[in-house]
Amino acid sequence: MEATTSIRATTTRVCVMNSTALKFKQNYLSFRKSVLLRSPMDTKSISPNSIRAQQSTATITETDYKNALKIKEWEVGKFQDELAASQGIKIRRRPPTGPPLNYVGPFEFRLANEDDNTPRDILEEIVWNKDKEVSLLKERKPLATLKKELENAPPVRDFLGALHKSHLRTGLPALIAEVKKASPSRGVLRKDFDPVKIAQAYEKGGAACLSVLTDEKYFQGSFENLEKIRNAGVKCPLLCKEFIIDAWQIYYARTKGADAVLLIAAVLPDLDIQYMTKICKTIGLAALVEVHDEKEMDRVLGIEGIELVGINNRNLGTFEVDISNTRHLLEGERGEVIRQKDIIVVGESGLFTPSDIAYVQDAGVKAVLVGESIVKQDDPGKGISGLFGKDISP
Ligand SMILES: O=C(O)c1ccccc1NCC(=O)[C@H](O)[C@H](O)COP(=O)(O)O
Repeated sequence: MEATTSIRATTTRVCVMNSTALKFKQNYLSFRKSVLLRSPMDTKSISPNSIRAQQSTATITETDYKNALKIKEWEVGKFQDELAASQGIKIRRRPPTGPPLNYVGPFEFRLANEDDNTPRDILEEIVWNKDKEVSLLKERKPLATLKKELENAPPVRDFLGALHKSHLRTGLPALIAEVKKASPSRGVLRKDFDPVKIAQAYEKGGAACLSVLTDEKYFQGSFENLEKIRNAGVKCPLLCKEFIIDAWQIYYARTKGADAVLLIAAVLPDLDIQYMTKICKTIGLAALVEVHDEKEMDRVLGIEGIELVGINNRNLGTFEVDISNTRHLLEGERGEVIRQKDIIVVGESGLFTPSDIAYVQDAGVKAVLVGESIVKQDDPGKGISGLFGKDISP
């Protein structure tokens, strides 16, 4: 009962905060509509009125349009960070910079934070890097082009269905086996890395689904790996393990053969999770929404339509791993809400032994996401038997 109250109290607090954040939310939405959903090159569609207000002459040049666009983009960034911070999200979308030249916006924004613009932790560094990467990719391939490519994407497979089926078959948590060459916390995990061979070994060893890291800079992964695994005829549905900050990436993942994507609550505000989950449903993808602490779990449980929640035992900022995190977040009323909503919970990271698997299963997970302990084995398929303490191959 106490826990119910605590969850309700959290929700109420969030609502109260939201009334303050409402202004941001409305502005954010209207900016999204007016700027973000347009191609960055489409400068002609900015209302000349907004520019007139900022200049004394009536002549509007191409440069004026571009400057106005820069200002709006900068303001959107500020709104995004403010909104995220109001939900307890520490990760900022990009490094803090002062406002563009000649900025005449709200006073509080003119006092832009010129503070230290080194990332606060590795997750923030990854996000800042991803933001640059995605901007470039979007310029090369705008959303409209990408959406057309969806028609040629391989058919989507049922990620959730595969987890259910495997759990019923083995009576153990279904395995999402990760194709992971390296990581910021562990460096290179496997030198002779052949993504297709590893994926095939996982499938043979009884994995229900696979997770394929696509980030190049920090994990030495790639979309090419995802595509290769898909084209090699591996039947396990594929999770695109990426740091998603923009809906564009979801469509991109689908064109490369993904059946599911990862949405990280430490990075994405509620509104983004809601919006991105809807996009996933529209194009048939499953969304694995990842949380690490109580606050993130409560936020995610408050969002309609979430079917798959991952509890990461690794703190992505500090790399600390503690598998009791899974148990902790499933205790009491949170676990009750999860059962009522019929959400599948995935225990993620730091799982090495049959007793680790038993521990998280006992805590209530129906699936586990495992990388390091199996990818490092000579035969990653046999590594699965070692992890579960028995052969779970189909
Ligand atoms: O693994 C990292 O070092 C890492 C660092 C920063 C952000 C994410 C990171 N990993 C993503 C994951 O959570 C894991 O790849 C996944 O859960 C599997 O974990 P493990 O079984 O411990 O390899």
